[in-house]
Amino acid sequence: MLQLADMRLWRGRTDTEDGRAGERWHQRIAPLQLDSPPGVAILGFASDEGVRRNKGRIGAAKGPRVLRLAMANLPATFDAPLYDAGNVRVQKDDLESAQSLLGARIAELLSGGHFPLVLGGGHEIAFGSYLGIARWMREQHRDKTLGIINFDAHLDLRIPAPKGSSGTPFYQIAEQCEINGRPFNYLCVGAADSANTPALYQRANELGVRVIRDREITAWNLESVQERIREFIRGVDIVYLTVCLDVLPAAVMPAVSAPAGRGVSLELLEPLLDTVLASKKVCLADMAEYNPYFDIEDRAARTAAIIAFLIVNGISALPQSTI
Ligand SMILES: N=CN[C@@H](CCC(=O)O)C(=O)O
Ligand SMILES: [Mn+2]
Ligand SMILES: [Mn+2]
Repeated sequence: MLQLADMRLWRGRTDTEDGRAGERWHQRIAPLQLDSPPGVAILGFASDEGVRRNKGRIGAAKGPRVLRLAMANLPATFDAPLYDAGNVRVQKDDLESAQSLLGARIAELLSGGHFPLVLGGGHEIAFGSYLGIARWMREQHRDKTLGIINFDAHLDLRIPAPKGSSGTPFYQIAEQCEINGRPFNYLCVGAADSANTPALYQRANELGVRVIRDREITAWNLESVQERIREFIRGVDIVYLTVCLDVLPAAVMPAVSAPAGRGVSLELLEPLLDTVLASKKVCLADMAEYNPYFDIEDRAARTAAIIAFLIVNGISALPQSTI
């Protein structure tokens, strides 16, 4: 079901003496209306069902609410309008209907010229995000190709058994690509050998997935990792960016279902995200798996907010010229 934006979540410090340059997100954000001019549209996907089906630790359905609270106090460093588009909520265990509703809502936002920033929920959000992008591309960008960049400790290429979960989204997307005769261009950045079985790596190989492992992402190797990301982006027209927050080390991101023992540090994740955003090809970004039940004094929520800050500044500073 669709839930209207709860604007009470957007509260924080105000520094009126500093004028517009002292404003924060909670002062700029407005509920999205049908005729709102293009801007950044924050949409929540309140879902525990994918993680539950994937035998994980549930609680991510509360993510959209707590992430908004953490983002409210971010400085408003951009001119693009900022909107809250409300939430899509999973009812009972009907994940499939919610994913298809999420897709419909995202297609509407993209058609309205908005940049959707979608907040999970488990990583089953990715299948809904993809459905929306695919619908929008069918309607308006038929001749363009899509590339998916997933920052994640996990490949998320499990086979639905029998239903989709937070561990299956990119396999489900590959199936859709196959059905629709579209290429499946998927780059996973940060995959941990200790968190993915040989079966998953073999599936990645069969599907032509490009993988940059967590161990390859070091300060002295940063430029070469950035070049591999740029090379992937050169081969596609439009990029869907998805950040599974468990790509970060468990020490800074314990608030997920499956924390990463090693992870990719924020210092390295930031320039990699900058590289993706600098392509000007990103049409949508989502953040998955934040689970406030495992947070400590909202620390991980603050880290997630930094990633949202980086994404919104990255896209709103750059015209989406290639789309
Ligand atoms: N979203 C992905 N989740 C991981 C969970 C792994 C785990 O629970 O240990 C996966 O399916 O691989
Ligand atoms: Mn993950
Ligand atoms: Mn994931």
